[in-house]
Amino acid sequence: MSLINAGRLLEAFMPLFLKMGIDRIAVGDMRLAVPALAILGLMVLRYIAFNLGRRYVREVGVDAAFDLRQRLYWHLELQGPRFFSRYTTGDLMARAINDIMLIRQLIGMGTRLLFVLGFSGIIAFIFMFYQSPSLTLLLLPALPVFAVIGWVIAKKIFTQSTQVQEGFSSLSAQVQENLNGIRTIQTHAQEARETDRFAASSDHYAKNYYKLMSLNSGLTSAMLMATGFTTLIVVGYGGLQVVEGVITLGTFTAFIFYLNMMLAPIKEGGVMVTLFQRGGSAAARIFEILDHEPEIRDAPDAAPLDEIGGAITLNHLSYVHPAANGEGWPALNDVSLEIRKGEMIALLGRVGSGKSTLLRLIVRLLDPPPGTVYLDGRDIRMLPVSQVRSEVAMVPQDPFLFATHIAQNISYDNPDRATEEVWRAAESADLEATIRRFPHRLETMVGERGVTLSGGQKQRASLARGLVRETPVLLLDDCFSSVDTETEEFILSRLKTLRQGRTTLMVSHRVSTARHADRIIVLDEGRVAEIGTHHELIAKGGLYATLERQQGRRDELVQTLTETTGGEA
Ligand SMILES: Nc1ncnc2c1ncn2[C@@H]1O[C@H](COP(=O)(O)OP(=O)(O)OP(=O)(O)O)[C@@H](O)[C@H]1O
Repeated sequence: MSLINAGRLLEAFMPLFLKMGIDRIAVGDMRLAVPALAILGLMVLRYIAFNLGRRYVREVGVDAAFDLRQRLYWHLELQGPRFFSRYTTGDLMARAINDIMLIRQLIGMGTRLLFVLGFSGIIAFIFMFYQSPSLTLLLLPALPVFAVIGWVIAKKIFTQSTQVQEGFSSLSAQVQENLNGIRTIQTHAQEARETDRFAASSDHYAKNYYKLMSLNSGLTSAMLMATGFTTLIVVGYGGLQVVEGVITLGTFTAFIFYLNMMLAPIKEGGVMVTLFQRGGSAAARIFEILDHEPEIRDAPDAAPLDEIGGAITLNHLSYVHPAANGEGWPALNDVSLEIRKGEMIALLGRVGSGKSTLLRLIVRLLDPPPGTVYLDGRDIRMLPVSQVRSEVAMVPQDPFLFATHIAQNISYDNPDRATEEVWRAAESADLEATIRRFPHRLETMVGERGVTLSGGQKQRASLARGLVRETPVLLLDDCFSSVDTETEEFILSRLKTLRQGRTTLMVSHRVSTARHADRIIVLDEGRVAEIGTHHELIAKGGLYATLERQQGRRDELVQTLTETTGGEA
């Protein structure tokens, strides 16, 4: 910045030599080499100072945007369910890209314009006063007029900028949602309706943007008119002073030069105000996110355990999802359980009975109330979140794959893991034969969200990712729903051997899965309805026994249909 200001200072000396030249010409003195060379030298120096200074200021803008982007990204990584139920992915992407770009422009261009033009305005004012105090004082009444016009329009620009940026966010959210749901849109033949819906949002955005640009041009024109009017008065009065011999022609020329220099920041007012107001509203949108404290974080007195065995205790655990804002039914209601280290537990229950919620609370993807979830006798809220998540692996209900190799997807937590371990996990998830058929085996790319794999293959890759970690606690959330019962039997028998001595909780809807567990917990409307072994629960004749009968009849029906249709059912 100081280099650019130095350039402005050099520029301010030019009119002095211009004045010297003109005054000499006026009296027939043709010794013009000194002023001409001085002006040339000053121009060269000014050019060098400006270029170096501008490059530096741009670098500052780019560096600041980089830092901000990194901070924002890290902050997003730490957020929990309340945050993600409030902000859409499209909105967050718009803030991360568009708003940070506006802040970069504000720093790189806006501050340069403000400080540099402001500085040159002050310098010009001093030089003008030195040349002609009376002409300079003539300008003073005009300054409040500039300020009032600028202030009124700037406020409107701020409000309009916020609307434009919010419009961009909702456009981005719409695109993101539509691309994610493209198969649903196409299978329902809704392409035209979605395109119309997008056109309406896009049109709304374009109108808001147009209004912002109109305000910007309005401000620029108002400033140009006001500065033009000021110049007219000065030129009129100054010209009169030249005619009357109060000032020389050289002084008058130099004065006009300084006047232009002083009015430059005002003429650039439209650009500057727009840059500042857009950058300001972008900064407000970014800081709104940065001010959102991550809801799941380490307690100040959290301390890690030396080793995690895998015993889990739930003590009167009740939970209402944050998106429900404390209203509605609790997803879990007064659940108390003791799960011993090394046990294999099956969680069974109807749709929406709270099975996934329970698993997510144990891995702290949701925050349980204090004193309700214990790992090896320690309240998990008193353990560092990173320890809980690295010792408790969870395979979610919806498998998610990254757009990279199969191997990197399976060994996601540790890219340097030995290939044999990856193969072993793939084999346990019954994925080994499938991978061997792929052209590049473990190095096969799976596309965005694993689009090149079938539903069952994705589910098994996600299972292998959980198994490969060999954690003391493994949570499987309905991971066998897309695999046939034969494959499921194979995986479960491998799982039993693999998880010997380690705790495993698996959610399922199928009695055929649950019967493999040491104990079965049946949830009903967020409460524990039954606990016991397969035989105990069948003998009890409760909900589990009913489910077993229903599923048994369904399996028999499928079997009969398969036989009568020759396997085409
Ligand atoms: N993010 C959320 N915000 C608000 N409510 C939620 C959220 N996730 C789940 N719920 C509600 O909590 C209850 C329990 O849901 P949960 O996903 O734990 O059930 P589930 O037994 O795993 O069901 P499923 O067998 O269909 O997977 C349901 O009533 C559900 O609507």
